[in-house]
Amino acid sequence: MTATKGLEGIVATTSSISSIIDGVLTYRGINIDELAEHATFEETAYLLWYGKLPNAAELKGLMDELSASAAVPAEVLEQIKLYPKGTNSMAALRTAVSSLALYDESANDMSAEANLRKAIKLQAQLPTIVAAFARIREGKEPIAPKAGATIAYNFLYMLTGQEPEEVAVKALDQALVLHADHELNASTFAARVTVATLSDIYSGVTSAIGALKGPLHGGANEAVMVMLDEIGSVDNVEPYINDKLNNKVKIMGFGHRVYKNGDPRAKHLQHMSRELGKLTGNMELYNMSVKIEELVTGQKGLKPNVDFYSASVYTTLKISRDLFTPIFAISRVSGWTAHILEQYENNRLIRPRAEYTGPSDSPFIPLEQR
Ligand SMILES: CC(=O)SCCNC(=O)CCNC(=O)[C@H](O)C(C)(C)COP(=O)(O)OP(=O)(O)OC[C@H]1O[C@@H](n2cnc3c(N)ncnc32)[C@H](O)[C@@H]1OP(=O)(O)O
Ligand SMILES: O=C([O-])CC(=O)C(=O)O
Repeated sequence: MTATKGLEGIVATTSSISSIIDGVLTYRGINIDELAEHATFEETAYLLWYGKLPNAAELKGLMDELSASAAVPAEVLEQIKLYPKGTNSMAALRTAVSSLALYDESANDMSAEANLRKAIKLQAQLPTIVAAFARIREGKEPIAPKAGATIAYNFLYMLTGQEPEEVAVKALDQALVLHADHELNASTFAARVTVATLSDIYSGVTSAIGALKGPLHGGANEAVMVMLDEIGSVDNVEPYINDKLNNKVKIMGFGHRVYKNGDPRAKHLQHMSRELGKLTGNMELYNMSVKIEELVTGQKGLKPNVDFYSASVYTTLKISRDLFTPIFAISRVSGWTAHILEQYENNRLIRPRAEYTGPSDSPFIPLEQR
């Protein structure tokens, strides 16, 4: 038995949800470029769950169900108020999502209908939780979701209590489409491993949030913004990046396990970053990001991934940097739950082997002789 480090290149499951073939990403066979241009996030989530794009009535049905499920139990909001000051936003989300299960009487109902209902409910509730956490930690009351509004609109509205600008809603909606699913990434794999024991959907999503939190995965978008803040201006980019590369420090938002010639989602986020920069009259973050890309791609051949330009996009939308990874989760919960439903449909316990590298024939030494 020989282990493959990081399971690189190992095909661990079949799936009909999203594919990456020759660097092209599709959701249910539809190219991500088409979806990014033409689909809303709600249409995309429908596509992931049901395997086809909704017609107008089906989309309305989903929007209604999302609206009806978006409120979070009062007990969960009360618990968020008790989280220690300075709680990490992804730790808060992980804990709150886990506690949602306590207030859902159907949490352990394993019927396909109940699990689909819970998938939609989780999708509806994650934005409410993230926005509530962001307000509560500033000493403000959470704002209830607006009935009939889209997830992108509602999230921005629940953060500030103000009507969000149309351009901001559109940008966030497109970012949500781009982050919705990505084959067998680490957090989706974590979700599938968890539910393959026939554990419940809340356990699967809680595992996934824990996996997304790390900076080698979803946490990289926040780490990119930390880097941009440290660099501060275009003039500082070159010395900063050269120093990191010379010291073999990874540049966050670059590289990918699967894409070696570039992440097809990055160009959309780069475009958005440029357009938002122009609209707000502040191109500094965009210009810094382009300079970083020139240097990292030039010197290491590494291309930006989905996390790189999302940092400047979200900052231009006035979202604080520690909410970037929770926003990723707000989108990816659609993909996680689609994969969880697919796993339940054709389940087998996921239990690989390990190549043992420890000592052999070790004697047992009694306690008094150690
Ligand atoms: C949504 C997402 O999850 S997208 C990924 C988000 N993560 C990041 O942006 C974090 C930065 N990037 C990385 O750490 C990596 O590129 C990963 C984890 C995404 C994928 O990498 P892996 O396939 O595991 O490659 P691995 O980490 O083994 O790197 C291979 C080589 O490239 C180098 N490398 C990879 N990424 C980077 C980077 N961002 N900056 C500098 N060097 C890098 C490594 O140092 C290593 O060099 P070496 O062979 O000289 O030791
Ligand atoms: O697929 C991966 O390894 C990481 C990624 O880009 C994602 O989850 O969107």
